Amino acid sequence: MSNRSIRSLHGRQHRSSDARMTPETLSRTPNSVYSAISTSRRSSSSRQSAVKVAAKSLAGVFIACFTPPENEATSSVSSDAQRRVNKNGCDPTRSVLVKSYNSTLERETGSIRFTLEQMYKATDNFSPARKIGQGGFGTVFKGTLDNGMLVAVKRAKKSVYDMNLGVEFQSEVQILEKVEHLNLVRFYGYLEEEDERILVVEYVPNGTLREHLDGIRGDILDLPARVDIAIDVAHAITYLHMYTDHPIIHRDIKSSNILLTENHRAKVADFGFARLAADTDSGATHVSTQVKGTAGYLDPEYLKTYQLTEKSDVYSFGILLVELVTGRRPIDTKRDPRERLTAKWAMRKFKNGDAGSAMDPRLERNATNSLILEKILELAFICIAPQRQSRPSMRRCAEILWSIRKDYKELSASDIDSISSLSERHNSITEE
Ligand SMILES: Nc1ncnc2c1ncn2[C@@H]1O[C@H](COP(=O)(O)OP(=O)(O)OP(=O)(O)O)[C@@H](O)[C@H]1O
Repeated sequence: MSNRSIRSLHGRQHRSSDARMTPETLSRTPNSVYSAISTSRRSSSSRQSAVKVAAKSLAGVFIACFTPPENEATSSVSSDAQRRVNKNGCDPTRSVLVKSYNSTLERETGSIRFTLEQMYKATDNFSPARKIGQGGFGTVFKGTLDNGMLVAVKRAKKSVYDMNLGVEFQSEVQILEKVEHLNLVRFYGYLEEEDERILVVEYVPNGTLREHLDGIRGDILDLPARVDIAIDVAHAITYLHMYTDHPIIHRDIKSSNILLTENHRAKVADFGFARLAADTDSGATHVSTQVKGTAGYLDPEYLKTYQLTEKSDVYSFGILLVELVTGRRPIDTKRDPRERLTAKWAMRKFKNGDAGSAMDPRLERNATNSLILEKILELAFICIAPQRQSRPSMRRCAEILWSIRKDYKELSASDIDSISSLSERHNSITEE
Protein backbone atom coordinates (compact mmCIF):
# COMPACT_ATOMS: atom_id res chain seq x y z
CA MET A 1 0.00 0.00 0.00
CA SER A 2 2.98 2.23 -0.16
CA ASN A 3 5.03 3.17 -3.11
CA ARG A 4 8.06 2.48 -0.96
CA SER A 5 7.32 -1.20 -1.35
CA ILE A 6 10.32 -3.05 -2.66
CA ARG A 7 8.88 -5.39 -5.23
CA SER A 8 11.99 -7.12 -6.39
CA LEU A 9 15.64 -6.62 -5.68
CA HIS A 10 17.73 -9.72 -6.20
CA GLY A 11 16.56 -13.13 -7.17
CA ARG A 12 17.86 -16.53 -6.16
CA GLN A 13 15.99 -19.68 -5.42
CA HIS A 14 17.32 -22.45 -3.26
CA ARG A 15 16.65 -24.11 0.04
CA SER A 16 19.01 -24.52 2.91
CA SER A 17 19.48 -27.79 4.70
CA ASP A 18 19.97 -26.39 8.23
CA ALA A 19 17.70 -27.71 10.95
CA ARG A 20 14.68 -25.51 11.39
CA MET A 21 13.62 -24.43 14.87
CA THR A 22 10.60 -26.31 16.08
CA PRO A 23 7.53 -24.53 17.46
CA GLU A 24 8.67 -25.66 20.92
CA THR A 25 12.05 -24.01 20.46
CA LEU A 26 10.45 -20.93 19.05
CA SER A 27 8.05 -20.56 21.92
CA ARG A 28 10.88 -20.25 24.43
CA THR A 29 11.39 -16.59 25.16
CA PRO A 30 14.90 -15.31 24.71
CA ASN A 31 15.11 -14.18 28.30
CA SER A 32 18.70 -13.15 27.90
CA VAL A 33 17.88 -10.59 25.24
CA TYR A 34 14.87 -9.44 27.16
CA SER A 35 16.73 -8.95 30.40
CA ALA A 36 19.75 -7.48 28.62
CA ILE A 37 17.50 -4.72 27.42
CA SER A 38 15.99 -4.29 30.86
CA THR A 39 19.28 -4.17 32.70
CA SER A 40 21.00 -1.93 30.20
CA ARG A 41 18.51 0.79 30.90
CA ARG A 42 19.53 3.63 33.16
CA SER A 43 16.89 4.23 35.78
CA SER A 44 14.86 7.29 35.13
CA SER A 45 15.44 10.08 37.62
CA SER A 46 12.10 11.65 36.99
CA ARG A 47 10.06 8.55 37.71
CA GLN A 48 8.39 7.84 40.99
CA SER A 49 10.25 5.08 42.76
CA ALA A 50 7.24 2.85 43.12
CA VAL A 51 6.84 2.74 39.37
CA LYS A 52 10.53 1.91 38.96
CA VAL A 53 10.30 -0.95 41.40
CA ALA A 54 7.18 -2.21 39.74
CA ALA A 55 8.62 -1.83 36.27
CA LYS A 56 11.81 -3.70 37.13
CA SER A 57 10.15 -6.58 38.86
CA LEU A 58 7.40 -6.81 36.31
CA ALA A 59 9.95 -6.93 33.52
CA GLY A 60 11.01 -10.31 34.81
CA VAL A 61 7.56 -11.29 35.92
CA PHE A 62 6.07 -10.65 32.49
CA ILE A 63 8.27 -13.34 31.12
CA ALA A 64 8.99 -15.64 34.03
CA CYS A 65 5.54 -15.79 35.57
CA PHE A 66 3.36 -15.92 32.52
CA THR A 67 1.27 -18.95 32.70
CA PRO A 68 1.77 -19.85 29.08
CA PRO A 69 -1.81 -19.61 27.85
CA GLU A 70 -1.24 -22.60 25.63
CA ASN A 71 -4.87 -23.53 25.79
CA GLU A 72 -6.05 -20.13 24.71
CA ALA A 73 -3.56 -20.12 21.86
CA THR A 74 -4.35 -23.58 20.81
CA SER A 75 -8.07 -23.41 21.21
CA SER A 76 -8.57 -20.03 19.61
CA VAL A 77 -6.50 -20.78 16.60
CA SER A 78 -7.36 -24.39 16.20
CA SER A 79 -11.06 -23.81 16.62
CA ASP A 80 -10.64 -21.29 13.87
CA ALA A 81 -8.86 -23.91 11.87
CA GLN A 82 -11.69 -26.35 12.51
CA ARG A 83 -14.26 -23.75 11.61
CA ARG A 84 -12.66 -23.14 8.29
CA VAL A 85 -12.25 -26.70 7.30
CA ASN A 86 -14.29 -28.66 4.92
CA LYS A 87 -12.68 -30.93 2.42
CA ASN A 88 -11.88 -28.03 0.15
CA GLY A 89 -10.51 -25.93 2.99
CA CYS A 90 -13.20 -23.28 2.79
CA ASP A 91 -15.57 -22.11 5.49
CA PRO A 92 -19.38 -22.20 5.46
CA THR A 93 -19.69 -18.51 4.63
CA ARG A 94 -17.61 -19.03 1.58
CA SER A 95 -19.76 -21.99 0.58
CA VAL A 96 -22.91 -19.89 0.82
CA LEU A 97 -21.31 -17.26 -1.35
CA VAL A 98 -20.17 -19.90 -3.79
CA LYS A 99 -23.70 -21.38 -3.99
CA SER A 100 -25.18 -17.99 -4.69
CA TYR A 101 -22.75 -17.69 -7.56
CA ASN A 102 -23.13 -21.15 -8.98
CA SER A 103 -23.53 -19.75 -12.44
CA THR A 104 -19.89 -18.71 -12.31
CA LEU A 105 -16.89 -20.94 -12.66
CA GLU A 106 -16.21 -22.32 -9.21
CA ARG A 107 -12.76 -23.50 -8.34
CA GLU A 108 -12.21 -26.74 -6.50
CA THR A 109 -10.90 -24.75 -3.58
CA GLY A 110 -14.22 -23.02 -3.02
CA SER A 111 -13.23 -19.55 -4.17
CA ILE A 112 -15.26 -18.03 -6.94
CA ARG A 113 -14.04 -17.16 -10.36
CA PHE A 114 -16.01 -14.00 -11.12
CA THR A 115 -16.91 -12.73 -14.57
CA LEU A 116 -16.10 -9.26 -15.83
CA GLU A 117 -19.80 -8.56 -16.15
CA GLN A 118 -20.31 -9.31 -12.45
CA MET A 119 -17.43 -7.02 -11.55
CA TYR A 120 -18.79 -4.16 -13.68
CA LYS A 121 -22.17 -4.60 -12.06
CA ALA A 122 -20.74 -4.76 -8.52
CA THR A 123 -18.76 -1.54 -8.97
CA ASP A 124 -21.10 0.49 -11.20
CA ASN A 125 -18.64 0.10 -14.07
CA PHE A 126 -15.67 0.81 -11.79
CA SER A 127 -17.18 4.15 -10.94
CA PRO A 128 -14.78 6.69 -9.38
CA ALA A 129 -17.45 7.20 -6.72
CA ARG A 130 -16.79 3.63 -5.62
CA LYS A 131 -13.04 4.00 -5.42
CA ILE A 132 -11.77 3.46 -1.87
CA GLY A 133 -8.05 3.21 -2.35
CA GLN A 134 -5.04 3.02 -4.56
CA GLY A 135 -1.90 0.97 -4.03
CA GLY A 136 1.04 -0.59 -5.82
CA PHE A 137 -1.24 -3.38 -7.07
CA GLY A 138 -3.93 -1.14 -8.49
CA THR A 139 -7.20 0.47 -7.58
CA VAL A 140 -9.56 -0.72 -4.87
CA PHE A 141 -13.32 -0.29 -5.26
CA LYS A 142 -16.17 -0.84 -2.87
CA GLY A 143 -18.42 -3.37 -4.57
CA THR A 144 -21.86 -4.82 -3.93
CA LEU A 145 -22.52 -8.36 -5.09
CA ASP A 146 -25.92 -9.50 -6.34
CA ASN A 147 -26.71 -10.97 -2.93
CA GLY A 148 -26.14 -7.54 -1.33
CA MET A 149 -22.78 -8.43 0.17
CA LEU A 150 -20.24 -5.59 0.37
CA VAL A 151 -16.81 -6.49 -0.96
CA ALA A 152 -13.52 -4.80 -1.81
CA VAL A 153 -12.71 -5.23 -5.49
CA LYS A 154 -8.97 -4.92 -6.11
CA ARG A 155 -8.32 -4.27 -9.78
CA ALA A 156 -4.72 -4.66 -10.91
CA LYS A 157 -3.33 -1.83 -12.97
CA LYS A 158 -2.19 -2.87 -16.41
CA SER A 159 1.38 -1.73 -15.96
CA VAL A 160 1.72 -4.09 -13.02
CA TYR A 161 0.19 -6.89 -15.03
CA ASP A 162 2.65 -6.29 -17.85
CA MET A 163 5.50 -6.60 -15.34
CA ASN A 164 4.86 -10.30 -14.90
CA LEU A 165 2.04 -9.91 -12.44
CA GLY A 166 0.52 -13.12 -13.83
CA VAL A 167 2.76 -15.34 -11.71
CA GLU A 168 2.41 -13.19 -8.60
CA PHE A 169 -1.34 -12.95 -9.04
CA GLN A 170 -1.73 -16.71 -9.21
CA SER A 171 0.52 -17.19 -6.20
CA GLU A 172 -1.50 -14.61 -4.22
CA VAL A 173 -4.73 -16.37 -5.19
CA GLN A 174 -3.33 -19.74 -4.18
CA ILE A 175 -2.25 -18.43 -0.79
CA LEU A 176 -5.50 -16.55 -0.19
CA GLU A 177 -7.46 -19.72 -0.90
CA LYS A 178 -5.56 -21.54 1.82
CA VAL A 179 -6.20 -19.13 4.68
CA GLU A 180 -9.15 -18.37 6.87
CA HIS A 181 -8.91 -16.47 10.12
CA LEU A 182 -10.92 -13.79 11.87
CA ASN A 183 -7.94 -11.45 11.78
CA LEU A 184 -7.14 -11.92 8.10
CA VAL A 185 -9.07 -10.17 5.35
CA ARG A 186 -11.25 -12.89 3.91
CA PHE A 187 -10.86 -13.89 0.29
CA TYR A 188 -13.98 -14.48 -1.81
CA GLY A 189 -12.73 -14.93 -5.33
CA TYR A 190 -10.98 -13.50 -8.32
CA LEU A 191 -11.13 -12.72 -11.99
CA GLU A 192 -8.48 -13.53 -14.55
CA GLU A 193 -9.53 -12.61 -18.08
CA GLU A 194 -7.27 -11.36 -20.83
CA ASP A 195 -5.48 -8.38 -19.29
CA GLU A 196 -7.82 -7.99 -16.31
CA ARG A 197 -6.79 -9.31 -12.89
CA ILE A 198 -9.13 -8.70 -9.97
CA LEU A 199 -9.25 -9.93 -6.39
CA VAL A 200 -12.52 -9.86 -4.46
CA VAL A 201 -12.05 -9.73 -0.71
CA GLU A 202 -13.92 -8.84 2.45
CA TYR A 203 -14.73 -5.14 2.73
CA VAL A 204 -13.30 -3.78 5.97
CA PRO A 205 -15.01 -0.47 6.66
CA ASN A 206 -12.83 1.54 9.02
CA GLY A 207 -9.62 2.34 7.15
CA THR A 208 -6.05 1.34 7.82
CA LEU A 209 -4.20 1.36 11.12
CA ARG A 210 -1.84 3.97 9.66
CA GLU A 211 -4.78 6.29 9.00
CA HIS A 212 -5.88 5.90 12.62
CA LEU A 213 -2.39 6.59 13.93
CA ASP A 214 -2.26 9.66 11.68
CA GLY A 215 -5.47 10.86 13.33
CA ILE A 216 -7.42 11.09 10.08
CA ARG A 217 -10.04 8.52 11.07
CA GLY A 218 -11.76 10.18 13.99
CA ASP A 219 -10.92 9.48 17.60
CA ILE A 220 -7.36 8.67 18.58
CA LEU A 221 -6.91 5.01 19.50
CA ASP A 222 -6.16 4.71 23.21
CA LEU A 223 -3.43 2.40 24.51
CA PRO A 224 -5.71 -0.58 25.33
CA ALA A 225 -7.15 -0.40 21.80
CA ARG A 226 -3.62 -0.46 20.42
CA VAL A 227 -2.73 -3.48 22.56
CA ASP A 228 -5.85 -5.25 21.25
CA ILE A 229 -4.83 -4.45 17.68
CA ALA A 230 -1.34 -5.81 18.33
CA ILE A 231 -2.90 -9.01 19.70
CA ASP A 232 -5.17 -9.38 16.67
CA VAL A 233 -2.21 -9.00 14.33
CA ALA A 234 -0.14 -11.44 16.41
CA HIS A 235 -2.98 -13.98 16.20
CA ALA A 236 -3.19 -13.59 12.43
CA ILE A 237 0.53 -14.07 11.89
CA THR A 238 0.70 -16.93 14.40
CA TYR A 239 -2.03 -18.63 12.41
CA LEU A 240 -0.11 -18.14 9.17
CA HIS A 241 3.13 -19.42 10.69
CA MET A 242 1.79 -22.34 12.68
CA TYR A 243 -1.74 -23.39 11.88
CA THR A 244 -2.06 -23.48 8.12
CA ASP A 245 -1.32 -26.68 6.19
CA HIS A 246 2.03 -25.23 5.22
CA PRO A 247 3.54 -22.24 7.08
CA ILE A 248 3.06 -18.95 5.25
CA ILE A 249 5.27 -15.89 5.59
CA HIS A 250 3.36 -12.67 4.95
CA ARG A 251 6.41 -10.53 4.12
CA ASP A 252 4.61 -7.18 4.19
CA ILE A 253 3.38 -6.63 7.74
CA LYS A 254 2.93 -2.87 8.12
CA SER A 255 0.37 -0.45 9.49
CA SER A 256 -1.10 0.36 6.07
CA ASN A 257 -1.79 -3.35 5.55
CA ILE A 258 -3.79 -3.60 8.77
CA LEU A 259 -7.44 -2.78 8.20
CA LEU A 260 -9.80 -1.99 11.06
CA THR A 261 -13.44 -2.86 11.58
CA GLU A 262 -15.89 -0.49 13.21
CA ASN A 263 -15.06 -2.08 16.58
CA HIS A 264 -11.35 -1.61 15.96
CA ARG A 265 -10.71 -5.28 15.37
CA ALA A 266 -7.69 -5.66 13.14
CA LYS A 267 -7.53 -7.64 9.91
CA VAL A 268 -4.27 -8.24 8.11
CA ALA A 269 -4.55 -7.60 4.38
CA ASP A 270 -2.47 -7.84 1.25
CA PHE A 271 -0.91 -11.19 0.51
CA GLY A 272 0.81 -9.90 -2.61
CA PHE A 273 4.24 -10.77 -1.24
CA ALA A 274 3.30 -13.81 0.85
CA ARG A 275 5.41 -16.97 0.46
CA LEU A 276 5.22 -20.49 1.67
CA ALA A 277 7.88 -21.04 4.33
CA ALA A 278 10.69 -23.58 4.05
CA ASP A 279 9.74 -27.22 3.87
CA THR A 280 10.80 -28.34 7.34
CA ASP A 281 10.21 -31.99 6.55
CA SER A 282 13.16 -31.79 4.23
CA GLY A 283 15.22 -30.15 6.99
CA ALA A 284 15.28 -26.65 5.44
CA THR A 285 15.38 -23.60 7.70
CA HIS A 286 14.61 -20.89 5.20
CA VAL A 287 13.77 -20.12 1.61
CA SER A 288 16.14 -17.96 -0.35
CA THR A 289 14.23 -15.53 -2.41
CA GLN A 290 13.95 -12.08 -3.87
CA VAL A 291 13.80 -9.40 -1.20
CA LYS A 292 10.32 -7.98 -1.00
CA GLY A 293 8.62 -5.89 1.61
CA THR A 294 8.47 -2.27 2.60
CA ALA A 295 11.35 -0.01 3.59
CA GLY A 296 11.47 0.47 7.34
CA TYR A 297 9.87 -2.91 8.07
CA LEU A 298 12.41 -5.12 6.33
CA ASP A 299 14.38 -7.64 8.35
CA PRO A 300 18.07 -6.65 7.96
CA GLU A 301 19.16 -10.29 8.04
CA TYR A 302 16.82 -11.11 5.15
CA LEU A 303 18.10 -8.04 3.27
CA LYS A 304 21.68 -9.20 3.76
CA THR A 305 21.30 -12.92 3.11
CA TYR A 306 18.07 -13.20 1.05
CA GLN A 307 17.15 -15.95 3.50
CA LEU A 308 13.49 -15.70 4.40
CA THR A 309 12.01 -17.25 7.54
CA GLU A 310 8.99 -16.59 9.71
CA LYS A 311 11.27 -14.38 11.83
CA SER A 312 11.20 -11.75 9.10
CA ASP A 313 7.51 -11.25 9.90
CA VAL A 314 8.46 -11.08 13.59
CA TYR A 315 10.89 -8.27 12.77
CA SER A 316 8.19 -6.32 10.88
CA PHE A 317 5.81 -6.95 13.77
CA GLY A 318 8.37 -5.43 16.17
CA ILE A 319 8.52 -2.33 14.01
CA LEU A 320 4.73 -2.24 13.99
CA LEU A 321 4.70 -2.36 17.82
CA VAL A 322 7.02 0.66 17.95
CA GLU A 323 4.73 2.41 15.50
CA LEU A 324 1.69 1.60 17.63
CA VAL A 325 3.08 3.17 20.79
CA THR A 326 4.94 6.12 19.27
CA GLY A 327 2.39 6.89 16.56
CA ARG A 328 5.32 7.62 14.23
CA ARG A 329 6.07 5.99 10.87
CA PRO A 330 9.08 3.64 10.90
CA ILE A 331 11.03 6.07 8.72
CA ASP A 332 10.21 9.72 9.17
CA THR A 333 12.41 11.76 6.86
CA LYS A 334 10.95 15.08 8.00
CA ARG A 335 12.43 14.73 11.46
CA ASP A 336 15.79 15.55 12.91
CA PRO A 337 18.38 13.00 11.61
CA ARG A 338 18.63 11.37 15.06
CA GLU A 339 14.90 10.71 15.05
CA ARG A 340 14.40 9.53 11.49
CA LEU A 341 14.58 5.83 12.25
CA THR A 342 11.79 5.58 14.78
CA ALA A 343 12.76 2.20 16.27
CA LYS A 344 16.37 3.31 16.87
CA TRP A 345 15.23 6.57 18.39
CA ALA A 346 12.70 4.83 20.66
CA MET A 347 15.26 2.22 21.71
CA ARG A 348 17.72 4.96 22.67
CA LYS A 349 15.06 6.68 24.75
CA PHE A 350 14.15 3.40 26.38
CA LYS A 351 17.74 2.51 27.26
CA ASN A 352 18.19 5.97 28.75
CA GLY A 353 15.24 5.37 31.04
CA ASP A 354 13.19 7.92 29.16
CA ALA A 355 10.76 5.68 27.27
CA GLY A 356 7.91 7.99 28.25
CA SER A 357 9.12 10.68 25.87
CA ALA A 358 8.78 8.22 22.97
CA MET A 359 5.10 7.70 23.72
CA ASP A 360 2.63 9.01 21.15
CA PRO A 361 1.95 12.54 22.48
CA ARG A 362 -1.76 11.96 21.91
CA LEU A 363 -1.85 9.15 24.47
CA GLU A 364 -2.73 9.95 28.06
CA ARG A 365 0.28 10.19 30.33
CA ASN A 366 -0.21 8.22 33.50
CA ALA A 367 1.69 5.58 35.47
CA THR A 368 -0.17 2.66 33.94
CA ASN A 369 0.35 3.84 30.37
CA SER A 370 4.06 4.42 31.07
CA LEU A 371 4.50 0.94 32.43
CA ILE A 372 2.61 -0.69 29.58
CA LEU A 373 4.54 1.39 27.06
CA GLU A 374 7.79 -0.01 28.49
CA LYS A 375 6.51 -3.57 28.29
CA ILE A 376 5.48 -3.14 24.67
CA LEU A 377 8.79 -1.53 23.77
CA GLU A 378 10.66 -4.37 25.49
CA LEU A 379 8.77 -6.86 23.37
CA ALA A 380 9.31 -4.75 20.24
CA PHE A 381 13.05 -4.68 20.79
CA ILE A 382 13.40 -8.44 21.07
CA CYS A 383 11.32 -8.76 17.91
CA ILE A 384 13.75 -6.53 16.04
CA ALA A 385 16.88 -8.22 17.40
CA PRO A 386 19.45 -8.19 14.58
CA GLN A 387 19.82 -11.98 14.66
CA ARG A 388 16.69 -13.92 13.90
CA GLN A 389 17.48 -16.65 16.47
CA SER A 390 17.08 -14.03 19.22
CA ARG A 391 13.60 -13.06 18.11
CA PRO A 392 10.59 -14.75 19.71
CA SER A 393 8.04 -16.68 17.70
CA MET A 394 4.83 -14.89 16.82
CA ARG A 395 3.00 -17.19 19.16
CA ARG A 396 5.26 -16.11 22.02
CA CYS A 397 4.60 -12.48 21.08
CA ALA A 398 0.87 -13.13 21.37
CA GLU A 399 1.35 -14.73 24.80
CA ILE A 400 3.36 -11.76 26.05
CA LEU A 401 0.78 -9.35 24.72
CA TRP A 402 -2.02 -11.24 26.44
CA SER A 403 -0.22 -10.81 29.74
CA ILE A 404 0.41 -7.15 29.03
CA ARG A 405 -3.30 -6.71 28.39
CA LYS A 406 -4.19 -8.59 31.55
CA ASP A 407 -1.85 -6.48 33.65
CA TYR A 408 -3.12 -3.33 31.97
CA LYS A 409 -6.61 -4.17 33.16
CA GLU A 410 -5.40 -4.75 36.71
CA LEU A 411 -3.24 -1.65 36.78
CA SER A 412 -5.59 0.78 35.09
CA ALA A 413 -8.13 0.49 37.87
CA SER A 414 -5.50 1.17 40.50
CA ASP A 415 -2.93 3.76 41.52
CA ILE A 416 0.83 3.68 42.11
CA ASP A 417 0.39 1.89 45.46
CA SER A 418 -1.46 -0.86 43.73
CA ILE A 419 1.31 -1.10 41.12
CA SER A 420 3.76 -1.65 43.98
CA SER A 421 1.55 -4.23 45.61
CA LEU A 422 1.10 -6.03 42.30
CA SER A 423 4.87 -6.15 41.91
CA GLU A 424 5.22 -7.46 45.49
CA ARG A 425 2.62 -10.09 44.78
CA HIS A 426 4.51 -11.19 41.70
CA ASN A 427 7.76 -11.22 43.69
CA SER A 428 6.27 -13.45 46.33
CA ILE A 429 5.05 -15.83 43.61
CA THR A 430 8.56 -16.08 42.18
CA GLU A 431 10.07 -16.60 45.64
CA GLU A 432 7.64 -19.41 46.36
N1 LIG B 1 -10.47 -5.12 2.00
C1 LIG B 1 -10.50 -3.81 2.02
N2 LIG B 1 -11.53 -3.16 2.58
C2 LIG B 1 -11.58 -1.81 2.60
N3 LIG B 1 -10.62 -1.02 2.08
C3 LIG B 1 -9.56 -1.61 1.49
C4 LIG B 1 -9.45 -3.02 1.42
N4 LIG B 1 -8.28 -3.32 0.81
C5 LIG B 1 -7.71 -2.16 0.50
N5 LIG B 1 -8.46 -1.10 0.91
C6 LIG B 1 -8.15 0.32 0.75
O1 LIG B 1 -7.40 0.50 -0.44
C7 LIG B 1 -6.11 1.02 -0.17
C8 LIG B 1 -5.07 0.38 -1.10
O2 LIG B 1 -5.00 -1.01 -0.77
P1 LIG B 1 -4.17 -2.06 -1.57
O3 LIG B 1 -4.24 -3.33 -0.81
O4 LIG B 1 -4.54 -2.06 -2.98
O5 LIG B 1 -2.75 -1.55 -1.54
P2 LIG B 1 -1.61 -2.25 -2.32
O6 LIG B 1 -1.84 -2.10 -3.77
O7 LIG B 1 -1.51 -3.62 -1.79
O8 LIG B 1 -0.41 -1.40 -1.91
P3 LIG B 1 1.09 -1.87 -1.85
O9 LIG B 1 1.21 -2.94 -2.86
O10 LIG B 1 1.83 -0.63 -2.16
O11 LIG B 1 1.28 -2.35 -0.43
C9 LIG B 1 -5.90 0.74 1.30
O12 LIG B 1 -5.04 1.69 1.88
C10 LIG B 1 -7.29 0.81 1.89
O13 LIG B 1 -7.62 2.15 2.17
